[in-house]
Amino acid sequence: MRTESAPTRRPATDTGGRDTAVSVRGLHKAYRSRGPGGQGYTQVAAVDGLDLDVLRGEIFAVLGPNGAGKTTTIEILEGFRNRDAGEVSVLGEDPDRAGRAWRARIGVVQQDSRDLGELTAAEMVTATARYYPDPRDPAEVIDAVGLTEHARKRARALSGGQRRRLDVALGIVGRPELLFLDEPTTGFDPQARRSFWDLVTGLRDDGVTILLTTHYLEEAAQLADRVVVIDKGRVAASGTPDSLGGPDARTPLVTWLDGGELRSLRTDRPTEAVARLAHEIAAPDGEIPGLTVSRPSLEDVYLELIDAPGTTHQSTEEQQ
Ligand SMILES: Nc1ncnc2c1ncn2[C@@H]1O[C@H](COP(=O)(O)OP(=O)(O)OP(=O)(O)O)[C@@H](O)[C@H]1O
Repeated sequence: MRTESAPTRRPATDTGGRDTAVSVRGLHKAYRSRGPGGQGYTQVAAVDGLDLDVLRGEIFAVLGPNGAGKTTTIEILEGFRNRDAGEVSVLGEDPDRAGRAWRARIGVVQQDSRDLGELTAAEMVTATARYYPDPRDPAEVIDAVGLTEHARKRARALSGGQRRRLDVALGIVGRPELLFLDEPTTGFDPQARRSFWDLVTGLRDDGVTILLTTHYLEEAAQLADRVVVIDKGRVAASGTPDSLGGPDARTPLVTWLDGGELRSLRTDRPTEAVARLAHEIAAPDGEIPGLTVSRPSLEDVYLELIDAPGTTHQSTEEQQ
């Protein structure tokens, strides 16, 4: 009775003829890793033949378990890390060779906050704005990230979530065409996360292309026009948040207990299924034991796509 959706392995390179902000073909990056028992070194692939395209003006989310290769990929696109092989174009240039003019067109919010020193939040945003040819108004940026109240605090004295907002302010003050957000809302309270989502969709509506990594599947579902799931350095699936995992992945799921055993059924006709169960196995009080009817969320689909949740690669030596 049960219908399963098979994980899809479609390329993340279907642009429908639209302009691309980022194009990646056959990307490879390996790190040196100590061999078994600490003997010698081997190369361990962090990114293992990745293809993807990010369209101009879209929010594109990169999902995947810890160690999947997301940050390595993003840092290669940002020009902060060398690749071993593959073609990469970001705003029409190869990040390995691009210069200052190119860097001024991108905004970066990395996973780790920068060293915040002695400056106040406002001073940091103002100082950063000076590096760009056409920056946004620092006060307006501070306001947009919800830091006005804390603008005169030393950056070091901000809370974790407030520092993350400052990171975002520093990433957008240069008026980037393309904004990289690597796990931007880690440590945000739910209200701050929602106002951050408004900020990001507002940037997209102004024409900014946004490449986002996140472990919050709800964030990807809310924000992203398209998502890619990376697993073990490769694309496991890609598409719009609603289409990820193939046409059957979001089919409603009916679960119930039959003689204490959990049973489930994927069906487009859940009412009919429940009526049949009510007829066949309902208890004397008319209830179907343990009955639930749900539509799989992006998180459910994601967890089915990933071989084993929490999979990590072998630990490796620190390298550039
Ligand atoms: N500088 C480095 N030196 C050596 N190995 C590294 C380095 N950076 C990452 N790795 C390894 O490469 C693999 C991919 O790491 P990466 O940080 O790209 O994953 P990720 O998907 O961003 O993970 P997370 O969700 O935990 O941030 C992991 O096995 C990691 O240990």
